[in-house]
Amino acid sequence: MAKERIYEVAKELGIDNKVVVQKAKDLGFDAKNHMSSLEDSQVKQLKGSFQNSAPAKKQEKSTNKNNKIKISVSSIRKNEKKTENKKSNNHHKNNKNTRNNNQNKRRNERNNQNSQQGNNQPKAAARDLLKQFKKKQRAEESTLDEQAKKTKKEYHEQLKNPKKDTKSTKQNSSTTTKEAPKAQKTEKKTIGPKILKPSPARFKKDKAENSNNSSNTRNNNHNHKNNGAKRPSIPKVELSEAPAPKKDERRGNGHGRDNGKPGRKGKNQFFNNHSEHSDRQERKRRKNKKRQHEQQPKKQPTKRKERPLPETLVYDEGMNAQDLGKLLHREPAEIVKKLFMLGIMTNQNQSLDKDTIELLAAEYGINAQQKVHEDISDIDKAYSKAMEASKESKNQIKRPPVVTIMGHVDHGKTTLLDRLRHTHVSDHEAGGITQRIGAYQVRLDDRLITFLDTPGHAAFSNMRARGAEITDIVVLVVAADDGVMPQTVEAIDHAKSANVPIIVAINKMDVPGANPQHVTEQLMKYNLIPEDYGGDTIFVDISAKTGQNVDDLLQMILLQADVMELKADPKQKAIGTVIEARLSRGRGPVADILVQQGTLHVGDPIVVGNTFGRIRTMTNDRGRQVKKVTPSEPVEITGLNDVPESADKIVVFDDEKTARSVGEQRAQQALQKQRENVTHVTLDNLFDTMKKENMKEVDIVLKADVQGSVEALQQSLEKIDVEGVRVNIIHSGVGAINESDVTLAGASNAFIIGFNVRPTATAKSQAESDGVDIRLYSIIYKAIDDVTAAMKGMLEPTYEEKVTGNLTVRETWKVSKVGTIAGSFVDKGYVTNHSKIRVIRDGIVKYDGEVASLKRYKDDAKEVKQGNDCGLTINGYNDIKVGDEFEVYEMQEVKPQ
Ligand SMILES: Nc1nc2c(ncn2[C@@H]2O[C@H](COP(=O)(O)OP(=O)(O)OP(=O)(O)O)[C@@H](O)[C@H]2O)c(=O)[nH]1
Repeated sequence: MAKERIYEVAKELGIDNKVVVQKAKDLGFDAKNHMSSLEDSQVKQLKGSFQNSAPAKKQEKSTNKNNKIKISVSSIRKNEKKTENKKSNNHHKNNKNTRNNNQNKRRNERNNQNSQQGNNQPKAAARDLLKQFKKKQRAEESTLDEQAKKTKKEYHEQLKNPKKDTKSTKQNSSTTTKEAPKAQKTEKKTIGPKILKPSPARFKKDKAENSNNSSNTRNNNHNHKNNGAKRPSIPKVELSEAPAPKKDERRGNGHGRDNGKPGRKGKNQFFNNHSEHSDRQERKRRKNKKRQHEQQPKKQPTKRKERPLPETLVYDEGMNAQDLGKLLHREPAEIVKKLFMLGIMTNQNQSLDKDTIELLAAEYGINAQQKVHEDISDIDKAYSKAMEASKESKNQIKRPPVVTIMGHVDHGKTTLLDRLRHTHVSDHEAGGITQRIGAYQVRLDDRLITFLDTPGHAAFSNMRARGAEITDIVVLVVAADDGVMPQTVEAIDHAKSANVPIIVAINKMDVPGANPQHVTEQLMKYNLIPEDYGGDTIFVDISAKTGQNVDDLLQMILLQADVMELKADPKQKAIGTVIEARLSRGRGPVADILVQQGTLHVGDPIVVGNTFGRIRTMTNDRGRQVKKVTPSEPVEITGLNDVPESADKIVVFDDEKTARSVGEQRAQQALQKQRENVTHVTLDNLFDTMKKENMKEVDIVLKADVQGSVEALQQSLEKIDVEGVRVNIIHSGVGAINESDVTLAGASNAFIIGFNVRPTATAKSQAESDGVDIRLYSIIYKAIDDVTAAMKGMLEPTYEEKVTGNLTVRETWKVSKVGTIAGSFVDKGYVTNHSKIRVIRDGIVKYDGEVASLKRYKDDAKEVKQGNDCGLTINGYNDIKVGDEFEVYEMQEVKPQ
């Protein structure tokens, strides 16, 4: 027997599945849902039951259907219904408000009930009525489909081209206006999704409205079950929403589904008649577009205005990609990427070494330069920097020349200086007291010349040796009656090596027998050629005693200064050099200085060598207190914390605090250096020390177990005489070597000999830190031999072999260019990368050499300890076999006992 399913029956009758299912249930059939199958007889019975009530059902179905599509296509339907069917007046009313709709539904239900009751109507009439309904319904549906397609198309177009869409919407709306003038009103009202926020007021209102309709709504349509506060806008969302502007679509955000966004529900309702495929495509396209849209503004802020690369990358070693990114005006990620491309794996925070940074700079095509960190305590650097800066300065003015007088002994240097001081200083400065401050200035025709008051090349060269090149011109004094002498030649050499021009003053012209011609000829041998002979050396014949031509000499000095264009910038911070320094009773440390650049003021915070201070007083060569000192001017200053050394540099700082910290730092450094330079005498360096320091005695502190041993040793040691150098026992005693012995030995540059005694723990550590040598003996003659040998420079250090580890070869690899790598296991002790090693095979030593390389896994290792594997190679030996044993040893120096 053929069976028919309920949905087929429903389809045949054109009635909703649910109604048919319900009817089947009412008729007592086993119908669970629309898929339930019915027997032929049941089908007939069911159809029969519907045929009687068909018109009513049709009406009901129609109403239902209208209700269903009302949400999305109501506006189109309005027009349709108006022109086609008077019945649709009910629907039209339905569309006006939900209440009317519900009233209609109720009415339809009543009709339905009535029609069900009126089963006695003729079947033919019912069939006619049914056909009529179907026809109308089809017509209605096709119109609706067309409208729906059209609207969907518009909507799609709008999505593709929102701008055009607005126009087309306008056009469409105008078309629609023509077709349905009333619909325009509705459209105007509902353009765009009407987002009704679930405000408390609206919530109340909706709730009130819904409470009125709730009972009917619940009965009529399950889809409206949730029509409450949350979905207030659903009845208002009409077909015209579909082409709503995209902007409003996005605004849905969160509430969208409920508030008019043409989201899932609206779309499903609207696109019910379209293929799922097109729906999916549509959704995908919209999603993509949305994503694109979202991505666009995000990209913008990440776009960085590319700034040009610097010409030179001035870097610090240890900078990371972030730091370099800032310097290069590039993203750190880009730096990391670039380095990655260069084969360097790093992250943004990892410190990079010099090579990597320079490689990166090269990759960017720019130069790299490591930043030079200025050591504020390096005043020599500050001094030379200031000196260089003055050369570039526009404030440069002429400065007096600084002159040193040199010459052989008794040729009249001091006499000349004295004459100048008295004739050209005191005479001009009435009442002025000439005082020795290491230098003084003389005046000639209102021009000043600074003379350094320490004549002779020794002082000149000592200053030079300490980096002080303050002399501009050397005046070489040669006695006309004596000629060129050894120290004259030395002076010439010193001046020439310093590249300082020489003016020759042939002195003692007043002495009968003076022969300046002879002197000139002698000097010409040393390349000092006077202008008369085609040279450029200035020669002046003077008499320091009588003052003859002394002014001429000064004139020549000024002329030479003019040629040299000696200039200085008095406006910069002052720098200078100490000429002499001393500790004055009552005034503290005093320094005679020469200002070389800038202007020095009273109160200036200064650092002088390893001392510091604030200038308290300044006294010039005439004994006058001055407030400021200009270039080439010598002055005596007070206010320093300590006595500086001659040739120390003077640098002015911005504040006293900095000056103090720099000065203290420098003093500390100097002390440290001094300590480092102190090398205590030991047996090992005894011979060298004796030679270097020209030692006449070797100082020893002697400690022994008993007095007898002390005396015996002392006598034996004191008898040692090596080339006139003798042993001097500065202290001897019985007992352990203690701290006092070490301190004494340290202070006296002595070493300690212990006979049958040991140093205490503290004495031992003190000796190690102070560098005091302790030698321990148990045989008297051994001690005597060692001291003698050391004094003769023959003491050989003794070494002893010490096995540090044993290894077994477990595997070998032959690698070209490297040789045989022995994969070994450290059985005992340890092996280092510089150990001596013996290859032992079957108890026979096969090779004795050194470890060439040591690795632990892939990394180089300095040491591998017992219980670990390692890989090693042996210098010059590759015949290593599995099972070989390695004996690793070191040669350790053994001190004589
Ligand atoms: N007749 C004469 N004697 C001079 C002249 N200059 C210096 N003397 C004398 O020469 C001697 C030495 O003079 P100093 O000025 O001490 O010579 P110096 O080069 O300074 O000697 P040292 O300081 O030892 O290097 C003194 O007795 C001076 O009086 C001069 O021009 N004429």
